[in-house]
Amino acid sequence: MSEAKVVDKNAGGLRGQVAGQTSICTVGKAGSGLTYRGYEIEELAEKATFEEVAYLLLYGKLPTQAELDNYKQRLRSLRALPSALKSALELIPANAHPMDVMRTGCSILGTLEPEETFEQQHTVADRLLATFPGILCYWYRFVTYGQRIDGYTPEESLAGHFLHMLHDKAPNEKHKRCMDASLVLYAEHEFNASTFTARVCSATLSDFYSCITGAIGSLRGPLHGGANEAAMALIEKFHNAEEATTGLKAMLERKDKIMGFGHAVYSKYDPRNATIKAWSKTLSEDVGGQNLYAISEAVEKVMWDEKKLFPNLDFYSASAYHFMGIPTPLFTPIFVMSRITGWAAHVMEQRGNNKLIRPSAEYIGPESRPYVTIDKR
Ligand SMILES: CC(=O)SCCNC(=O)CCNC(=O)[C@H](O)C(C)(C)COP(=O)(O)OP(=O)(O)OC[C@H]1O[C@@H](n2cnc3c(N)ncnc32)[C@H](O)[C@@H]1OP(=O)(O)O
Ligand SMILES: O=C([O-])CC(=O)C(=O)O
Repeated sequence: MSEAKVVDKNAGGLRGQVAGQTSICTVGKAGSGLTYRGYEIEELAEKATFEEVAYLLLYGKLPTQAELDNYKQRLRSLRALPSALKSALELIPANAHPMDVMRTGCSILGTLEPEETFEQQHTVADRLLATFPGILCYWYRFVTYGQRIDGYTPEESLAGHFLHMLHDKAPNEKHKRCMDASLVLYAEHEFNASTFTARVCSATLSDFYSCITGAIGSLRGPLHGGANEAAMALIEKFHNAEEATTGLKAMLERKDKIMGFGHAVYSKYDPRNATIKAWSKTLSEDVGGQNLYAISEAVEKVMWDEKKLFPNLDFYSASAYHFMGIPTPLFTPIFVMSRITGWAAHVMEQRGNNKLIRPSAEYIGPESRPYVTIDKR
């Protein structure tokens, strides 16, 4: 079972310190690993769809069948991008990082459809959830193939809609189910760096888009969401499992950080890993990717044997996405498409019982001293 690490409060990074209250999620609580509004992640990943989980996070309860049908219909009706947003996306260079596209797309939508009052917060959250796949795919297909996609697909689920737009063809059932499970796993994780960013911004009573734009910026880094992309680059460095074992040991000797391993809260394992690892294995067999999967397992073994570090959600998400033919730079934006639900729930929770977040710093600079005029320096 996961349990919280014993932490030195002076070690930095606010590890283990309670920075607020939430009723959305528990992470690393002894005996229950990860729960969204009280439901275990393993059960949600197996039995719930992403739209159900989005509803759970945003509206506080699991939907009835009628509520879910309405919600899915509503999200479908919100998919189309405004033409001004499409024009702006066309101006973003082909060599821009796709996370910058997500950040910019979110920000531009905020200028076109601003949140005038907090009463619109659910509308804005649903709109961002419905449009993020289109924002990414519109830009990607424009800069890669010179195509202007209309963003319409007959796919009911957000997972299917994304894969269909990306590859310009109906995805197979397995890929839709894997993507759906991945979106469920990534949806929410308490006070992680990006969510905390969103809450700090929300606590100033700023608008919804600013909170989400800031969160995307925090997610982009390789110590957080960017690790799935970095993990893929690592796996692809090796030709086979033996080479991975030797190469990893050398990297650890050099004290390199291995992206996709370790966690700020979990100390023994990431409860989301088993689900995505199983998907990665299944998909590897479908596309003849067993060698790449074996390399991943070799990396995992060395990390555990040498450092007692375990794969976090990002590690096997990388190969699972790869086996679905998704280009590596698009990995972290998929995290955005999912985590928008958790971020939005936290922005709303913060607004519901707000206090400006403003901690203090321990001063370690020079003692008080007289000002020296410029001619005397
Ligand atoms: C979905 C997500 O966002 S999950 C997180 C994704 N991020 C990554 O995968 C990036 C790689 N991992 C890491 O950098 C870290 O494990 C973090 C940032 C996730 C958590 O870090 P923390 O709990 O703060 O641990 P910290 O960074 O202090 O590391 C503790 C020790 O373990 C080592 N360590 C931790 N993670 C790793 C790693 N991935 N590779 C190599 N060594 C590691 C550190 O070097 C440190 O060693 P030391 O005590 O000899 O200096
Ligand atoms: O909780 C964290 O620090 C990082 C993480 O796993 C997530 O955001 O999913």
